[in-house]
Amino acid sequence: MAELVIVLVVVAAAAGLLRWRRPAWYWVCFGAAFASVRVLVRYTSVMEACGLTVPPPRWRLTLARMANRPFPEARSPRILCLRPTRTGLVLRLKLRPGQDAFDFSAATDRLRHSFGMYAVSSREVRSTIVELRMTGYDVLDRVRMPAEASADSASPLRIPVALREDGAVHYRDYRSVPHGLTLGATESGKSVYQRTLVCGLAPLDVALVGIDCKQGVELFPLARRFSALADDPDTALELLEALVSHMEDVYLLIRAEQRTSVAVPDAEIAADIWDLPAGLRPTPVVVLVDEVAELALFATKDEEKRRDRIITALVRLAQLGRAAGIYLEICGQRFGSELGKGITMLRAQLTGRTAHRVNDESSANMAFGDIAPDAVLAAIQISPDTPGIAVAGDTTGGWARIRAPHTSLRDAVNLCNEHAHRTPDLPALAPFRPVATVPSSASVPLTKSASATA
Ligand SMILES: Nc1ncnc2c1ncn2[C@@H]1O[C@H](COP(=O)(O)OP(=O)(O)OP(=O)(O)O)[C@@H](O)[C@H]1O
Repeated sequence: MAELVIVLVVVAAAAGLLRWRRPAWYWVCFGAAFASVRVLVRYTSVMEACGLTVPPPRWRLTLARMANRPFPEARSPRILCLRPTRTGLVLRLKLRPGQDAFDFSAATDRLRHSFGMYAVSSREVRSTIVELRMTGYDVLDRVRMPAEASADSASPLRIPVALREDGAVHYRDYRSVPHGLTLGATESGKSVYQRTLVCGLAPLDVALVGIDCKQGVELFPLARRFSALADDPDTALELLEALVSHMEDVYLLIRAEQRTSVAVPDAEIAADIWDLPAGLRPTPVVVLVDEVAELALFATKDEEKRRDRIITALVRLAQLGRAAGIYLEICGQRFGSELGKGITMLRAQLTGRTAHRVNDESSANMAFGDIAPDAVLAAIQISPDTPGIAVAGDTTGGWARIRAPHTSLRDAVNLCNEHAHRTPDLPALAPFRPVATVPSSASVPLTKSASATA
């Protein structure tokens, strides 16, 4: 009854307000307020219906029996906070004795139907506290990143790259997860994801290095923001070896600045580039590799030697690069042992895993088989009609469905051009710095020329 009254009041207010033109944010607030009231009104009955209540304590039952009063009702978890968000609500609950976080993750589907929300997900914040994130609509249908999602100064290499299905922003944080692997079949959205990453990195003080074996079609248009680019395996090998020697120079610098002495407090001993004074700190480098399998395939003996040197350089960068501020972002369709020796060793170093739609279970296993087996199923269930949807694993072994905003190549080119002045000059990589030239026309005619008599 109370719910009906509230609904009538809210609808009447909305009907009155409809006559005035209100900005979009007003209707977002209005929707969130409406959803909050609905959740609060239904809360106790939903918790009871979903089996998320606990019986009252014995002492209350005894008191009721002694006072000959009705027995107290089962108790729901206590609401600690209810926060409306742009996409729905966040409800923080304190568990009652005897409850655990799994009860809530198992009941998310029942909660979603009972509260009339599009999706509900749960996570344990800390012991006894569970957070339910509810979204009112399919946030991955048309991704719009919240305006406040931007790289923050406290964590300079943490960039917002996609939206999670619970409405939260998915960040790529190079300092906590230095190296990442992105897999996906053709047309699954890998390039758009990588482009979004470049757009997030472009305004930061970071050097971008690209290896794009698709003859440079993905990364060369963004060349003005790149400090080094390679578009074939031969150049890629030289570039990777130059990066390895740059890494060794950075280690020498860190070593020279360590000032290890018993008199120096621990905090002043530098162990990586972030411990160095800002004036001395080398620019961090993010290395983006598109279609990594192209670097690992070979047909002749010479190509095999080149392949081994490339994989060795990548493994060295993955093993030692973090402290020298070198981060790898590797993209491909498959990345398993069939690509030859060294690949699984390299994959083990790539902590951040993202899988777009894959064609078979073994491809999904390459991303998640060794860290989150249930994410494998989620990755193979992605529909071909929704390019860009991906499953992202996190450091805790958990995973989430995400989708990057649809960044067009034009938008990415404009953003890279706007931030071209930030492109650092790395002397070790100078020979690979792209020069802006107008490409000569392709030697193979791409269209059949019309005959003179046509
Ligand atoms: N996040 C997204 N939102 C909406 N559409 C997307 C998204 N990501 C990709 N797409 C669409 O899917 C199509 C394929 O995307 P993309 O080129 O990134 O795939 P890919 O995996 O790199 O394919 P390939 O390996 O063949 O290059 C694009 O035309 C794009 O319009």
